[in-house]
Amino acid sequence: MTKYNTSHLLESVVRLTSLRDQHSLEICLIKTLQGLIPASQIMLFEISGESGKQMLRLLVDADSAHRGRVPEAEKHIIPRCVEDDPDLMQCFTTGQQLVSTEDDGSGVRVIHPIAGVNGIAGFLTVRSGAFVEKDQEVAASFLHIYQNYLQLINDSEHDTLTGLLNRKTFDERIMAIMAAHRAGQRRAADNKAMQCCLAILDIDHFKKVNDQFGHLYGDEVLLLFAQIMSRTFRDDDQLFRYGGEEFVVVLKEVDLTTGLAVLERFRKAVEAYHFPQVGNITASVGAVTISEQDLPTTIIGQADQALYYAKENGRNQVCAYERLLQEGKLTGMVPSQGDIELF
Ligand SMILES: Nc1nc2c(ncn2[C@@H]2O[C@H](COP(=O)(O)OP(=O)(O)OP(=O)(O)O)[C@@H](O)[C@H]2O)c(=O)[nH]1
Repeated sequence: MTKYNTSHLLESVVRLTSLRDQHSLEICLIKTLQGLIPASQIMLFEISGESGKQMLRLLVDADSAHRGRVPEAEKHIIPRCVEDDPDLMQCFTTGQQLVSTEDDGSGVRVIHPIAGVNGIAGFLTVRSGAFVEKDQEVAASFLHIYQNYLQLINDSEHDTLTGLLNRKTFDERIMAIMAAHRAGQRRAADNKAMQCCLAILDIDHFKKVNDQFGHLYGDEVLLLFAQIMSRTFRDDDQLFRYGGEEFVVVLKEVDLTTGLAVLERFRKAVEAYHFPQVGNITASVGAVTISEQDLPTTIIGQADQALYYAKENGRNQVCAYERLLQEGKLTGMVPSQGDIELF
């Protein structure tokens, strides 16, 4: 039986909880377990519901020999959806840890369920020569620490009302988004393929909604507005609540023409939506393409100028900074920090 050293266990907890991003946490969890319990293979899966099926995504596979890579020979044994694997399916339905003997008699596979908001959200699977209860208790405990800590990180990154990423996360991520964009542009032969578009989306006359219907209805409008955003934009676009009734979207890999078409589709979706009690509202949008030499403050300043123009010239429209410059409707002067409404 494995002997556990208390200071080693505590060091592992400290290491795990010193990380801030999900993928590093996932890798650290698996590596920690590898160091603590004898296992021939440890895998972490996430479940995503697609086209009515519970699809599986392998987040991390770490068997010490292959340093996190799935060996070619083993790829065929990785199920694509939960129902492909009866044991995973049983664990999914019961929500209980499951131990099964390998078909070839080589050992056991222990499946630990990962609880999410709407049921089982993933699995940790541990393959080893034999079932050792104490080892699996350690695995389950570390899985709980990982889940609790991940929840804390998620809470601190998201806006409580709308569930979108919050302003703090925007400030932290915008530098990384722009650095990744710069690196991508340098790699891409055709720069257009790597263009990104940032837009500020602002509800028109939102103060009137609050004044006329009260803050509770105002809050509901914000929540439903965020849901329209989530439905309209792609999963890998990043959505933020930037301020009170101001939202930001970073559209990945689109040129300005495509970005404007997507934003126009969003504007129309808002215009057509019937908000309970409040009825119809509209939104104005200021957009800009992210170019290599720009600083985050410049990008936000330019999108804000386009938004300001949209507001001043009738609202309920999408305006792009570059187009306004070309048409001579903006001077290209970047407003000082004090002109940008910061939340
Ligand atoms: N209900 C609710 N209201 C908020 C929240 N955050 C900010 N607000 C309100 O949003 C309103 C924003 O008002 P303004 O900045 O004047 O903008 P507006 O009325 O939308 O006018 P335009 O943007 O010019 O079309 C203010 O009344 C804020 O109190 C929130 O979390 N919930």
